[in-house]
Amino acid sequence: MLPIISGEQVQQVDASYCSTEKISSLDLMESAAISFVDWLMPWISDCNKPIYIFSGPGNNGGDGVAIARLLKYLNQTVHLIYMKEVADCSQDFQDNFHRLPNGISVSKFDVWDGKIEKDSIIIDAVFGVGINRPLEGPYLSLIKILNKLGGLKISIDIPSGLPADQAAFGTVFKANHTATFQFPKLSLLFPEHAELVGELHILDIGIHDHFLDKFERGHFYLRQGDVLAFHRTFHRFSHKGDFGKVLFLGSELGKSGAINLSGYAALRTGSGLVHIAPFMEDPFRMIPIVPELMLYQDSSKTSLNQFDAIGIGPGWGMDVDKDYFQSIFARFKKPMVIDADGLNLLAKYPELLKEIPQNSILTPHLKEFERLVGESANHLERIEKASSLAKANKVIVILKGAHTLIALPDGRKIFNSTGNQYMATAGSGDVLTGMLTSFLGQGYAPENAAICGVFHHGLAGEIASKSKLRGMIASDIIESIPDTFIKLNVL
Ligand SMILES: NC(=O)C1=CN([C@@H]2O[C@H](COP(=O)(O)OP(=O)(O)OC[C@H]3O[C@@H](n4cnc5c(N)ncnc54)[C@H](OP(=O)(O)O)[C@@H]3O)[C@@H](O)[C@H]2O)[C@@H](O)CC1
Ligand SMILES: Nc1ncnc2c1ncn2[C@@H]1O[C@H](COP(=O)(O)OP(=O)(O)O)[C@@H](O)[C@H]1O
Ligand SMILES: [K+]
Repeated sequence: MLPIISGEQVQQVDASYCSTEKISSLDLMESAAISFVDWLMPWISDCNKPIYIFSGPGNNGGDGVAIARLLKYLNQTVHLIYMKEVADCSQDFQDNFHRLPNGISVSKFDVWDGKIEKDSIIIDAVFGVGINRPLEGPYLSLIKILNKLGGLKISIDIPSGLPADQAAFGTVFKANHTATFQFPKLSLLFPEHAELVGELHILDIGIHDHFLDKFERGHFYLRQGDVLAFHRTFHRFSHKGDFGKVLFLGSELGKSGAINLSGYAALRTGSGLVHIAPFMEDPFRMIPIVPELMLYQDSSKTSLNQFDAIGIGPGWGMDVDKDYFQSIFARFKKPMVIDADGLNLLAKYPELLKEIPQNSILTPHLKEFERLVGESANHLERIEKASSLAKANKVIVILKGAHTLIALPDGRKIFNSTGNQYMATAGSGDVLTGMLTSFLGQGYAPENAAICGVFHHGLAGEIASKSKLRGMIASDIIESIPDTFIKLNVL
C-alpha cells in the first residue's frame, strides 16, 4: 500500500532517491514537470488558452518554472509570474529559470500588470509542502486575487497555503484540480479541504514505493493494485457454505429498505445465504426486495451461532431495548459489523463498547462518529480519535466519507481512493454494511474484509455513477458490485 509521508519528510525521500538512483534533484524536478505536463495534455491539446503560472521561491515554484519551459516547447502561450528575486529562490528554481526559452512572458509579481485574459488556465506553483506559516504580504494578495477568478485552476502538489499534514490556517489557493506528486499529502484527504483541493490526481514521478516505505508512519493510501492481495479465492468445488451464511438485524417499521439493501448487497458480494431480521412485531410480513433473501425472527434467547457473520444497525431505530442489544454481543462472539443505529445505541450505552467482539467493524459517518466520541476541531483530530477508538476497543473503525478512513486496532490508518460524490445518497451506507458483512461471512480476516468492502463499495459507486450521475441510487451501487470483481479479475 502506498505510504502517506509527512510533508517534512519529502525532502529526505527526494535526497534518498536521488543518491540511490544517482540523479540530481534537478532531474527529479524535471520528472515531476514532465509528469505534470503529460497529465495536463487533455486540457491543452486542442485549444490554445493562455496559461498563467505563478511561481513561489521554493521548489514548488521551481516545478512551475520547469513546466513553463515544457509548455512553451508545446507551443502554448505561457505567462510566468514569479514572486521573489531569482537569486533568493531555491537552487533548482534558479537553474530552471536560466533555462527558460524565448517567447514566454516573464514578470516579477511586484511589477506585473495584473492582467489575466478570460478563459485562461491558472497554475498555482507558489508553495508546496514547504509552507511553514500563513500567507502574508504579496503572497496573500496574489492568492486573494486568484481566488476571485473563475476558470480552470490547478495546483501543483498542494494548493498554496495548505500545510501538508494539518488543517488549513489562513488563506489558501482554491483549486479545481490538484495534481500531487507520488503520494497524496494527508491534508488533501480532509473533507474540510474539499473546496481547496478540488479533484485530486496523483502523478507518478518515478520514485518506487519502497523508498517511501522507509519513511512510513502508519498512514496508507489504498489503490486498485493493492486490493487483489486481500481477497480470498474460491475454486470449482467451493459450496454454498464456503461463501457464508449472514444475517442483518435492523429495519424498524417504515425503514424496511435498510436491511433489504444490506442483504441484497451481501448477495451481490457473493454471500451464499442471506437472512434479514426486521425489527418489527411480525417480521415475516415484510416482503424482501429480492426472492433470494430469507426472513428471520430474532429474540434475545435465540442462538446466533449458525451465522458466519452478522451486520447490525441499518434502519433499526432507537427503540431497541438495551438488554436485547447487549444480548447480541453475548450470543455472537465472532467479529460483526455495527452501523447506523447500532452505533447510535453504542453512543447511548457506551459501557457496551467493551462487550463488542474483538475485530468487529464499526462504520460511522461523521455525525454518528461525533455521537460516539464527541466533536472534533478538524479532520486531523477525527483521524486520531478514530484510531484511538480502534486501538482502545480492538475494533476496526471505518470513518465514512470521501477518502473513507479504515482505522485498524494496531494503529495503521488506511485511506480509500475509490468513490465519488454521487454515492452521497440514501442507503449507500447500508450497501457498505452488506458488503463488509458478506466478506466477513466468506471467511475474510476482518482487516481484509474492511479493506475489500470499502474499496469495492467505492468502485461500485464509480461504475454505477458513469451512466446515472446525480440520479444514482443505492440499488444502482448494488447492481454494479459484480462489475467490480470483473474489473479486478477476482474470481
Ligand atoms: N518528491 C517530491 O515530492 C518532489 C517535490 N518537488 C516539489 O518541491 C516542493 C517542495 O519544495 P520546498 O521544500 O522548496 O517547499 P516550497 O513549498 O516550494 O517552498 C517553501 C519555501 O518558501 C518559504 N516559505 C514557507 N512558507 C512561507 C510563507 N507563508 N510565506 C513566505 N515564504 C514561505 C520557505 O522558506 P523560509 O522563508 O521559511 O526560509 C521555503 O523555503 C514540493 O511541494 C514539490 O512541488 C519536486 O520538485 C520534485 C519532487
Ligand atoms: N463524496 C463522496 N466520495 C466518496 N464516497 C462517498 C462520498 N459521499 C458519500 N460516500 C460514501 O457513501 C456512503 C454513505 O454512507 P451513509 O452516510 O451511512 O449513508 P446512508 O446512511 O444513507 O446509508 C459511505 O460509504 C461514504 O463513504
Ligand atoms: K502549489
